[in-house]
Amino acid sequence: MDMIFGKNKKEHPEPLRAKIRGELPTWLHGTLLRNGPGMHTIGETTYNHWFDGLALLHSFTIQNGEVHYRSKYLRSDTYNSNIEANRIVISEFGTMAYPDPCKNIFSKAFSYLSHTIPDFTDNCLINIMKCGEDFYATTETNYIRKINPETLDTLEKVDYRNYANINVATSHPHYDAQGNVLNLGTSIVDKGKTKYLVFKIPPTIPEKKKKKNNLKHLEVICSIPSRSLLNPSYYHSFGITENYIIFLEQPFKLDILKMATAYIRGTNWASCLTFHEEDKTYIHIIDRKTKRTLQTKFYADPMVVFHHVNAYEEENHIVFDVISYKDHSLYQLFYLANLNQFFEQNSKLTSTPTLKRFVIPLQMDKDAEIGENLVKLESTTATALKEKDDQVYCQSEELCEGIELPRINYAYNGKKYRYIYAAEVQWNPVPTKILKFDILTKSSLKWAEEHCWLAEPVFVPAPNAQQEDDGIILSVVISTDSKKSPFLLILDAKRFTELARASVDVEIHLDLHGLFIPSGDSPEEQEGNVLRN
Ligand SMILES: CC1=C(/C=C/C(C)=C/C=C/C(C)=C/C=O)C(C)(C)CCC1
Ligand SMILES: [Fe+2]
Repeated sequence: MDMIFGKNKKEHPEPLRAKIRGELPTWLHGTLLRNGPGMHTIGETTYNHWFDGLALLHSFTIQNGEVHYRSKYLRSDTYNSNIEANRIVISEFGTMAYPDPCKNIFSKAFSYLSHTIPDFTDNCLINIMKCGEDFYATTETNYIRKINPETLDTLEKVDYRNYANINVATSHPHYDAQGNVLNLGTSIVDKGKTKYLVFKIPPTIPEKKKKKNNLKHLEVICSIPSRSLLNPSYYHSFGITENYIIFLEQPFKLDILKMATAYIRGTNWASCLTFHEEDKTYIHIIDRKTKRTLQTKFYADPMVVFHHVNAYEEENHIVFDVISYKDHSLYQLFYLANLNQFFEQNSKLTSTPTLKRFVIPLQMDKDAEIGENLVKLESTTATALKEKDDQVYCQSEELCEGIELPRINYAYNGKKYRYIYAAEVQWNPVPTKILKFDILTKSSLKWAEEHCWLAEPVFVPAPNAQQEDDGIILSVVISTDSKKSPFLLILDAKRFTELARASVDVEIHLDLHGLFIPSGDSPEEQEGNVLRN
């Protein structure tokens, strides 16, 4: 177990040809590009948390019936400084790092002071973002790193703060039909205010030739004041429909005072996140046309959500699905000290991930009585109860339990949809199965194999797809049996059965998120190629 999570992985920057078993779909051309932590020990020092690991990019390129694998560490400033010092010198989510211990008392004091407003890490280990023609490795700080999606080389370091006052941002952006990136960030105590900013980055820019990046044209489309100046919500993703953006201001919060003093107190950033179980979850609905939040104050019980699955509009309601927890034990669980051979016994989640559907009524009857359920959709048991002072209390419908790392056919993002592809996890985050969940019938199809751990399943639509599940699923599979090689698994998305696997004889790390970059041979195919996120 500790071998899978904590062991340093070698990079394989030169393409390695994979051994194929089965039949690859003839139309499948492109690159599955993914990101995740690959190195947890530098010299004599080891990170505390799995999310701290140095970003290791990897890809499977499928072209002309062949599959090639490669991997490369992101040469972030963090990576370079750590390798040069041969120890951890930059703080991460679960590990606070200190400067050269030999330095004198004055430089130590100076370092403490300069950490009051910390410069966060650029170890972008969580996801990949497509921005026009460019690709970025992302994390949740103010930094993103441009990468070459083919060679996996590291390019410019981009600081969101040069374009808007954004101190933290999600690594789960959305993309609209025009290819704009939509994302959400927090501006912390800027001119006496803390606010959440929804921003947009266009796919094309006029001065492309001048080597400017698209972020120069970043536009803040909405600003939502935080309920608390020093305790803004932590969030990992958000939802969009055709006309609205859904943001959950959840009672899992960043404590800014704790953050400002964390370095001097010798604690990590993770300990500055607190779950306020007595608080509510506020549901902000932003109208994408007016760029304003709806007046009605929608709220729900306290919960912790990392992943939004999808959202859509139906008969004057917004339906949104999230994977929700009763507490934040998920982040607690990924401390490497817990991820050892006693993992199954000693690291149980105190709440299981639950797929919940919330429904927001958009048109409210003015004469509705206090206590009336404003949800008029037949298809759900989710409710929204009218309360006094323009408040509406939303209660969810539980769709299923025990799933994480959800993906959908992205062509259905923001639209009514039926299928979710995800990893099955119950009381601990060991992804030994992936599944296809049918929301309509509440049934699921599963894929598993002995000794196998499966990464987040990515859906790739077939050309001229008619139905939502016309396509394939890609998942990187690693094995707990050292005699068995890791492989790229290709499933038929409809039946959830194996079409092919492409094995490589090298160690592969357990990753987090990524995307598929389609590449057509002919210009006609190119034209039809949109992002499959
Ligand atoms: C460094 C750093 C952060 C990093 C958070 C990370 C790295 C979160 C990773 C989450 C994952 C991988 C979730 C999976 O579901 C914060 C808290 C945003 C702010 C303070 C500095
Ligand atoms: Fe995530």
